[in-house]
Amino acid sequence: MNTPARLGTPLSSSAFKVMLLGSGELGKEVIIALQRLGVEVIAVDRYANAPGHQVAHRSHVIDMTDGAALAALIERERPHLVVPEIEAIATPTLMELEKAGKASVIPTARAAWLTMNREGIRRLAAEELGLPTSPYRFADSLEELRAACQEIGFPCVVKPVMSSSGKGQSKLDGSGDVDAAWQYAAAGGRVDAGRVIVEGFIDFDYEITQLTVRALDAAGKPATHFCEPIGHVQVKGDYVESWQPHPMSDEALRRSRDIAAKVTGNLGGLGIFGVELFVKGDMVWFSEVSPRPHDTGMVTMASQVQSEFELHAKAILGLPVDTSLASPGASAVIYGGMEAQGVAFEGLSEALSVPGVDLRLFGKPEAFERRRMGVALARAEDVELARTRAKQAAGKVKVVSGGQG
Ligand SMILES: Nc1ncnc2c1ncn2[C@@H]1O[C@H](COP(=O)(O)OP(=O)(O)OP(=O)(O)O)[C@@H](O)[C@H]1O
Ligand SMILES: NCC(=O)N[C@@H]1O[C@H](COP(=O)([O-])[O-])[C@@H](O)[C@H]1O
Ligand SMILES: [Mg+2]
Repeated sequence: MNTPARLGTPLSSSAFKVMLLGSGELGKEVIIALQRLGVEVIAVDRYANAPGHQVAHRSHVIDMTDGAALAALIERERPHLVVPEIEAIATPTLMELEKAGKASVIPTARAAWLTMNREGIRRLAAEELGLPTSPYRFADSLEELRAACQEIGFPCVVKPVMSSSGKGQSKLDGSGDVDAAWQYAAAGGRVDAGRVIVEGFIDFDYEITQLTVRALDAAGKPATHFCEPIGHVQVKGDYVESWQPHPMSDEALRRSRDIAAKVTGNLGGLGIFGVELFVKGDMVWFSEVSPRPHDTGMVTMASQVQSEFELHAKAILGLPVDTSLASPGASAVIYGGMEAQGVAFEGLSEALSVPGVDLRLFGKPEAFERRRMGVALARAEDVELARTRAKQAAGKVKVVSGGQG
C-alpha cells in the first residue's frame, strides 16, 4: 500500500499523483473527489475527451489492453497510485509492474486481474471461499456451450467471461436459444471473445449492491466499512434505476455483509468495492464484485454524506471515511437514445424543477442508443418517492442532435 504521509500541491514537486485507467462517468467523479484534496490526476481512456479527461490535470488516449503501451505510460508518468476504473485493462502487466515495485495498483493488481475475468472471481468466490453462487460452467465453443447448458438446465444466463454492463449477455429458456446466445456473446465480449460462462438463473426477490470500503483505521490497519444496501433494476444486464437504502431482513443483510467482508478481505488493498448479491427471502447469492465504484452506486451522490467516489478517493489515500446515509435517495439513467456525436440536452429546467432532484450529464463525445449519457439523482423522505422523482426527472431530459440552436 502506497498511502501518502501527506498530500502536496498538484503540478509541483510535492504533488501526489494518481492515474485513472478508464475515465468514464465513474472515473470523472473519482477525479473530482481527488482534486478536491489537491491530488494531481492523470486520466487515461481508449478514446479522446472521455468524461474524466475533461476534468483531469492531464489525459492520455491509449489501448489499455496493450500491456507494452500501458507499461510505457506508467513508466513515463510515474504516478504514486494506479486506479483501474474499468475491467478491460492489461491486468497481467499491472501485476508485473506491482511486483517489480513500479506501480501501486488500487486495490491490488491481483484484484483487478481476478475481477477482469468472470472465471477468476467466480472460482475464487465459489471454490476457494465457499460462498453461495449460481451453478456455473465455462465453454470455449458452441458444442461445449450446448453441453454446459444441458448440465446447468434452463433457464440459464450466458455471458462472455470478459464483458460488463450486460454486453453479450442473454437469458436462455430452452435449447433453441443456445446458438443465438453463442453468437451474441462472441459479438458483445471484449478482449478475448472465445470463452463464456453459463450460470443457472437465480429467481431472486431482489438484487442489491453492497458497497464495502476498506480504509485505514486510527492504528493504520485496513478496516471494513459498509454502506446501506442499494437496490436496483437491470434491463438487458445494464442498470437503469437504483435506490438506497433497500429494505432487507436482518438475516439477509447479515449474510450479505458476511459475503462482502469475505470477498473484499480476500481481494485486499484499500478502496471501495461494489459487491453484487441476489436475495430471495433470507437466502443470498454472490454474483460478482467491482474493486472500484459501482454504477448503481451513483445514487450515493444524493443519498450519502460521502458519495462512493469520495469514499474511494479518501480510502485509497489512507484517510478515514464516513459511510453514513444522509437521506433516502434514487438514481435513474439517461440513455443516448440515438447514434450521434456531440448531442445536446433539453428539458433541463423541467427536470430540475422536480423537488429534491439533481442531474449529472457525463459529457461523452458520442451517443449510442443504449449508452449511458447522464443520470438523474433524487432525495426524498422515502425511497419510493425518491424513485418516482428520479424517474420523472430522467424522463424530462431529452437528448437531441447537437448544435447550440
Ligand atoms: N445467474 C443469474 N440469475 C439471474 N439473473 C442474473 C444472473 N446473472 C445476471 N443476472 C442479471 O443480469 C444483471 C447483469 O449481470 P452481471 O452483473 O453479471 O453483468 P455485467 O455485464 O457484469 O454487468 P455490470 O458490469 O453492469 O455489473 C444482474 O444484475 C442480474 O439482474
Ligand atoms: N458497469 C460498469 C460501468 O458502468 N462503468 C462505467 O461506464 C464507463 C464506460 O462507459 P461507455 O461504455 O459508455 O464508454 C466506464 O468508464 C465506467 O465509468
Ligand atoms: Mg454486474
